[in-house]
Amino acid sequence: MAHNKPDPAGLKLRLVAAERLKSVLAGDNFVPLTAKELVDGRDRALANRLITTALRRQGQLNFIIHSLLDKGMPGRSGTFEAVLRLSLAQLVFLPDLGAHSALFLAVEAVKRDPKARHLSGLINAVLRSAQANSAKFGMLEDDMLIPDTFGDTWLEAYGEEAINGFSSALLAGAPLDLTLKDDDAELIGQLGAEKLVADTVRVDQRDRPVDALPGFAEGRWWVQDAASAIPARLLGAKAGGRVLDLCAAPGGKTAQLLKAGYMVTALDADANRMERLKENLKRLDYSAEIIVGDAGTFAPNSPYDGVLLDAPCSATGTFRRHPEVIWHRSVGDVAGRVRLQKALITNAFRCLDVGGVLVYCVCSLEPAEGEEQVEWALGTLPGLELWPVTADELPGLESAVTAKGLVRTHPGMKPGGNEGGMDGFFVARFRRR
Ligand SMILES: C[S@@+](CC[C@H](N)C(=O)[O-])C[C@H]1O[C@@H](n2cnc3c(N)ncnc32)[C@H](O)[C@@H]1O
Repeated sequence: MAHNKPDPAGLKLRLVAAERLKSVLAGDNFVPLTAKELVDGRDRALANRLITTALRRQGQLNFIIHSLLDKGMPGRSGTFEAVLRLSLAQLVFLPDLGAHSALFLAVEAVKRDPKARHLSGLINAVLRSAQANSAKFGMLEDDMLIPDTFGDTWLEAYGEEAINGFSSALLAGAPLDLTLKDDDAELIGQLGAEKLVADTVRVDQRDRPVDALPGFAEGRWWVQDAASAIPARLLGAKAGGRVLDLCAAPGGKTAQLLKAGYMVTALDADANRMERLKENLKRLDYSAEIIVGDAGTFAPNSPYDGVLLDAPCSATGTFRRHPEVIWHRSVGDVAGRVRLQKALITNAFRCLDVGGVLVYCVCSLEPAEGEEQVEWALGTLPGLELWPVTADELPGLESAVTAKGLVRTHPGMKPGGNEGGMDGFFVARFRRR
């Protein structure tokens, strides 16, 4: 029967949020809802808050769902699971939003989905039970936030204090970091930003679209996490030399290399991402040689003075912005990336001139993709030697430089003393003898 009553307030944003969360649970990357998907800015902010809370709290929500759904998650039930997770996130972890709307709108949302309609009684019962237990559920341990797949390796690699910082960073999410084309105090003021380290500034705004911020259209900065900006700064190749940026798209590091004055060849296998790189460089008024190709087989006519390899990886270091990665990735995924990285390091080395500099980096927290790759490369590629990074090269990030001269950042670290954290990154610098 068609119903002609207007939708209750707050329903539409929950329907849109449920569809987005459903796609992320099915394996997509989380991308915040935009104005195209939800025009009203307040609805959009609320929908994104519900989705990110459900994703960040996934470990605790898994436990809650397990304890409330005796028979497990019903199969083939449309948006049921997504609506349930969003509503539990609201009930237990966002008490300021009130419990009534969580219950009422969850039932309404499920009724609108032909595949989930028959479960409206179940969702009502489960959420009432969650409401009765919300104080208890609200006090679940934070160590549930990190899946076992990674928890043990990280504990061994970084220690307990750092891991506690990971949980806090996961819950807090990421501020917006920008790399400035020129140091301009007026622009920094207009952005409401603060200087963080080197040419990175931090803007503590999350809901305004990036392209609406001052200086975007004029190409005066690009978005780049403080950790992601480290590798290109360390290249130290011959001034004005030829540099190959392998796995370059969407071009954050390419832009840094161009800012530093190198002649850059940017290569990436993904043509669509390379279109984004081209748009980004155009906006910034930079130019580079652009190649769509495979970094594992690319053979240049003449070797380069510097190669930056930002290799594809598990991306576990980006969990503040992509909380889903730590739930999507398996140990097998990490092993697959490790194999690919070895092939790419080998070819990166082949593209390098004698005396040239190779910087290898990944946005991963897995030692297998970082520290262990260095051991492997030094033992496998004759003529490759480590060029250790020293703490004075990274003011404000000294604690990221290890005793061996490698760079390891993680989300519990405070760049320039800032509490907002940073992505997990690994960087190693080599030279070809
Ligand atoms: C971490 S992202 C690069 C980010 C980029 N360096 C930046 O700073 O904006 C990794 C990139 O590796 C690319 N990629 C994956 N496998 C590749 C391959 N075999 N050859 C070239 N690029 C590859 C992906 O398309 C992706 O753009």
